[in-house]
Amino acid sequence: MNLATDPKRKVAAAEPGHNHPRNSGIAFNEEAVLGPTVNLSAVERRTASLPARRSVKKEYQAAWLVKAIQCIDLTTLAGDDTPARVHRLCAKAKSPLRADLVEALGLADDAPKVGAVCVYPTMVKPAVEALTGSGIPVASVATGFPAGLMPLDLRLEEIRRAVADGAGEIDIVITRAHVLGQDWTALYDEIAAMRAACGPAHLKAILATGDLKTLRNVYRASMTAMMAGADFIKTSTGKEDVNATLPVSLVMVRAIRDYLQETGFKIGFKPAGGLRTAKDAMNWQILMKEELGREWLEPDLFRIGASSLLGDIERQIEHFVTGRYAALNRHAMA
Ligand SMILES: O=C[C@H](O)COP(=O)(O)O
Repeated sequence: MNLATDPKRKVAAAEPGHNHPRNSGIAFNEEAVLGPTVNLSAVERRTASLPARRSVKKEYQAAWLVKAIQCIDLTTLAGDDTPARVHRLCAKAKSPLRADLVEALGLADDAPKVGAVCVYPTMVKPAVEALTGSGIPVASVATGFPAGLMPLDLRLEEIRRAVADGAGEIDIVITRAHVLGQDWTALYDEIAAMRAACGPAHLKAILATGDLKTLRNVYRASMTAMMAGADFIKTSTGKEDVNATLPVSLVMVRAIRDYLQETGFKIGFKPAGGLRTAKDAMNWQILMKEELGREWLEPDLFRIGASSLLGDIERQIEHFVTGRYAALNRHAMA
């Protein structure tokens, strides 16, 4: 089987800001979805070896952490979100590191900013307002986030509204029932319709892996989402009982590797939910580098969805610069 020869596949040129052509999707291919098996103990062994085997030290660590900041989708997805909160978050997105730390790292001419700001659809407009001119895209969750249990026409309309309001990226949720019922063509059709509704906005497919029961389902859902045209696959909404884990992430990045090998398309990966420490960020960066290579350390192919990771990264960078940790009351709460 070679999906690269699929007659329905259309090859596009790279978009501005991206080094690779956008995934156009391919026709549903059952063999590629159902074929591979996943060996749980091999997955667990591989992921257990990742954090222990590599330790990135000192100036390299600071460089990796700056890179992690550039890949954060700085997120607020709470019932009490307000435009004022979103404006504050956007200010942090534009200047995620304190000016003295930026200066000390020698980055004043090219200060880091985050990968995107991720919000609910009604918060897209305030986010777009606050980020105008910054080059930081607004990502909107949509399609009845987090459960996705709304009629499809309303979910598609929600995407179109968020894009019309200025969202450059749409984080969709899938219908978990399609996965649990092994209805892969229904899942493919749903995501393909969502991709069409996104138009130029990039689609990130949240698989909600904590709901999918098995790693085999995670692989199958990943492959189906990519075939349907997802630009990114993302682990979790942050609202499941279990969110991003390294084993689930390994299965998803192996699916990305398989899809690349068969089609030539590079798909991004976004772990999200429960990532709070600099060490978490680096564990996922090591996973990306070892499994997919350096290109997957850049924000066009890697994002970390997090509402409260930045504080610890800033703290570790401050430790690198000053040799000590600041008191917790000196740190921002986001
Ligand atoms: O997509 C991002 C997640 O909702 C963030 O989850 P978190 O609040 O656990 O960091």
